Amino acid sequence: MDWTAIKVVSSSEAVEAVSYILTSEGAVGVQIDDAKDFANLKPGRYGKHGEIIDPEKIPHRESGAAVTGYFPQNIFFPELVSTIQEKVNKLKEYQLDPGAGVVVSEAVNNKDWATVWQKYYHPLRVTNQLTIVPQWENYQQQATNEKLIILDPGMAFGTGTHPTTRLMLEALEIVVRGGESMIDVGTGSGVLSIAAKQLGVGKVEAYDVDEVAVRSAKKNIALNPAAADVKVGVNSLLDGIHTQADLIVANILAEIIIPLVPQAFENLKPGGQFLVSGIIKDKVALVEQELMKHHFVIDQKLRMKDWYGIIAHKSAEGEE
Ligand SMILES: C[S@@+](CC[C@H](N)C(=O)[O-])C[C@H]1O[C@@H](n2cnc3c(N)ncnc32)[C@H](O)[C@@H]1O
Repeated sequence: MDWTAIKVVSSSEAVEAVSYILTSEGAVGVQIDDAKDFANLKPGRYGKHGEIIDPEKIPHRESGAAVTGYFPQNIFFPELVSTIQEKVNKLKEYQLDPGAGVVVSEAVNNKDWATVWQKYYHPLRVTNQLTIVPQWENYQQQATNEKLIILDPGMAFGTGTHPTTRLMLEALEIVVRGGESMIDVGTGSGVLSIAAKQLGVGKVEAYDVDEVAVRSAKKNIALNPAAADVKVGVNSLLDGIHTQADLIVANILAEIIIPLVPQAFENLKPGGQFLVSGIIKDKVALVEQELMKHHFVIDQKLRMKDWYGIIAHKSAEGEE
């Protein structure tokens, strides 16, 4: 698992509020580097492990504080950074000094964080029927209608916990009646394909432009016998695909959904449903316009936190 760190350079008094902002946006751990903590160190006093402290040898901030949140890497980083920046800017409204208020992200490749991840990633009932179960947990079904998705997210996006994935899982639960054919565009960890099979979808083809994601999806599909017949391959969007499916699902950024819209129309049966997610508020209207331009009818809009999903269907002949 690759990690991304988002560091907020702020003030000592805002440390707790900034830590809260980072964890509420999905950080699985935060690290605080506060100049005040350093100022309180007394030379020669015993440290936590019985060592004598020489403050001069400890790297430290001269002023203010920085809080770093660690996040599993995902493609929504630009949105995450701007959401965190907005929330940091608003600290003033709560009479807290945001200090420099600078938000920066950097990639981290640290094996230790993979184990932290395992510590925080537990079985989670994400919808009425679907529960995501990390591969390393021994989980027993709690309700008769509960369906399990066993996942080892590895390097690919799709732990099932991100709001954009949860919106798609909700949307699948709303539309699936059983026996449909489906294409999963940008499958990541394969989570939506596995969920679809568990909900009763018949034939599923899953694609991702990233080979690492395709490997991860194959690995996860092998962990879920109900999804054994899902076909996974490397492909960009629906380039070169000519089929007639009942359902197409895609949890990708709005900018990538736009060129997918006409391809989805071409590859859906009349009345077939197109489920999309990964859309921030500012881009909802753009995606809706594109859908309507290509003769989709918008049936439902779903929202979770700052994210939106849309359920649309390909208009059948004669349909207004
Ligand atoms: C946000 S993740 C979604 C993963 C999973 N479907 C979920 O809902 O959790 C988006 C995925 O789309 C893939 N992707 C990005 N651009 C793509 C493209 N042009 N064609 C196919 N897949 C793409 C990424 O590699 C990534 O795995």
